[in-house]
Amino acid sequence: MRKSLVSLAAFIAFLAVIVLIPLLPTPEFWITLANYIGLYAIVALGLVLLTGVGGLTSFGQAAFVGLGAYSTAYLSAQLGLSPWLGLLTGLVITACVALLIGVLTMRLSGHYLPLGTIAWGLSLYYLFGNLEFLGRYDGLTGIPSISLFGLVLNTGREMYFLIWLVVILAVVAIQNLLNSRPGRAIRALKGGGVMAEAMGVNTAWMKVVIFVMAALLACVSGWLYAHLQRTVNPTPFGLNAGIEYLFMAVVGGAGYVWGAIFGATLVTLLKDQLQFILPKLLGANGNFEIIVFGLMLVLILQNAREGLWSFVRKWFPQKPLAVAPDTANALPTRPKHAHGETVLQVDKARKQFGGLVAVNDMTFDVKAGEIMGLIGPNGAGKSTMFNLVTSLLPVTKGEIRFRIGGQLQRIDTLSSREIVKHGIARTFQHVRLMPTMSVLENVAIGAHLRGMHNDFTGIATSIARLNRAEEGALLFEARKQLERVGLGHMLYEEAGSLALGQQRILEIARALCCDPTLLLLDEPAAGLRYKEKEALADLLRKLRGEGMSILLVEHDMDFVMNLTDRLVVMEFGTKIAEGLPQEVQQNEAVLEAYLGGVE
Ligand SMILES: Nc1ncnc2c1ncn2[C@@H]1O[C@H](COP(=O)(O)OP(=O)(O)OP(=O)(O)O)[C@@H](O)[C@H]1O
Repeated sequence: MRKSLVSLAAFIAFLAVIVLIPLLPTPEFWITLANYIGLYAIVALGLVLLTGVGGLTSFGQAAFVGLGAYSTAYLSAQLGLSPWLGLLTGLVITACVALLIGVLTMRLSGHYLPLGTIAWGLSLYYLFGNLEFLGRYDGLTGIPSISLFGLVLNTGREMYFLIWLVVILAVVAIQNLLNSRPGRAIRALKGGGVMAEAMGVNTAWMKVVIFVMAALLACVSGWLYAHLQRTVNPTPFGLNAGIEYLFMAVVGGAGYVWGAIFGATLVTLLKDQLQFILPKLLGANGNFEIIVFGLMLVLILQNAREGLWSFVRKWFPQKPLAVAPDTANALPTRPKHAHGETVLQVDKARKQFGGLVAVNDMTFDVKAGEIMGLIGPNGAGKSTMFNLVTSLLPVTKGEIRFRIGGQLQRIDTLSSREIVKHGIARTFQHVRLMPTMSVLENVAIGAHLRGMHNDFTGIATSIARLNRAEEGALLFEARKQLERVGLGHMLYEEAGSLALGQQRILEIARALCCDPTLLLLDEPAAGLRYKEKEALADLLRKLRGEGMSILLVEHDMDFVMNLTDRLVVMEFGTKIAEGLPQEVQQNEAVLEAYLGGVE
């Protein structure tokens, strides 16, 4: 409670400063600086979402600022239409252009993506400068002021209120979004894409969504800029400006919403001072501040990769983003399969990596309500088999079927996102979780497909905070599953601070949040102490009792033999034995594989 009060007090103090600046007799020059800080902060906020949170680097945001500025400039100055119509048109044009560019470039990875953003940033810049009706490189002049509720925003001091209102609305919107079901999916994009897909997140779509949102914020900044300046030309929308926006976000702290405002403030004030001091100091005119900024960026990247806000935020108490309610409506669950019927059928599945046959025509099935063990020496192909069942890897040959709507249907043609929709959930051999997110939030990602809203309405309702019922139900479910696996006392710990064994258990809770009928567990007991293993075995027996089917890869033979109903044994990708645990234990091929033969 105290923590939230301190954060609230800090936010109110921030609002008070923002409101007081134009009301006090602040010099006009400072108002102008504050206006530019606000305009830059709006673009940098988009970059927090896109680059800091989503991990997608863009040098081309200035071009979207240009789209917003030119749309309204043309409509209001050339056609005499309302600036508000200019805003609407700018937003529609930007959304369409960003959607197109996003679909084309968001698939790029590594350094190809930043290169792609440079390419379209330059293209739009040259487009502004070459179109006759946009005034070529001279641009457009005579842009009218914005009228708001009959009030004409003629001066910088009047525009200040609108600019900073937009900044605050953008902060609230992004924070609301990040603390929601789609927000958790967005936060998983950077470094957790494979896991997010396996939990049902459409990562490609989420990337396009944050790209469009960042572009829309840039467009709004451009609209405000055009009506503040009353004239536009292509210069502020070029690559240099694109780099500067990214610089502000990185210096401030691209991972933090407040980092964008901090970065925009710091860079704008510093630039202003350096432009004044450096020419005097060096006795020559020139953009010397760029050299200082270059050095500053290198130092920050070396010493404070999280940006400077990461130091400031330590003064504020940290509270968990998502808090689970004590009670909420239970999420609907899917019916379990009838006991004993085949739920998974692996039919001559084969996986080749070049010349290596990692899975060699494997055939086996899993029945409803049984725990099936998949064992074998290191490198036998067990994890690869898991990856085939969950479509993390495509099969080279053969078929995999799952009971869907009462019928066994092929799933090897589906994506991992579609497979989890049908009720197959998994954990990973090498844990895949978001280390800086809380245990609760990590587990809530598992319930991604159980939200009330689709990917489109989910974003809108989250931004407007109309998702309270959905959030309550999802977080309550995550809490319930964490309590079920024995991690109920660690809801708000950072997932990365847990011991490895606990992280594996967290993954089980996350998989249970998917409401599966088949659970695939890859070495769940690794790293657990004896008592913890016993508790895990009890939990898995309980799940089996409830009708869950479980396929388990595990090296701990005591654990496997005491728990499983049947076993499949692999060696060099091939099935060498199948049967009851007692039978398999006596099987000569198995003893040979594990012990190199016994007397
Ligand atoms: N992506 C890949 N590319 C090339 N080879 C791979 C790939 N993934 C796995 N392999 C190879 O396939 C074989 C089977 O690996 P896999 O990880 O499935 O075995 P495993 O039975 O799970 O082993 P462990 O018990 O040690 O985890 C190994 O020889 C491994 O090196």
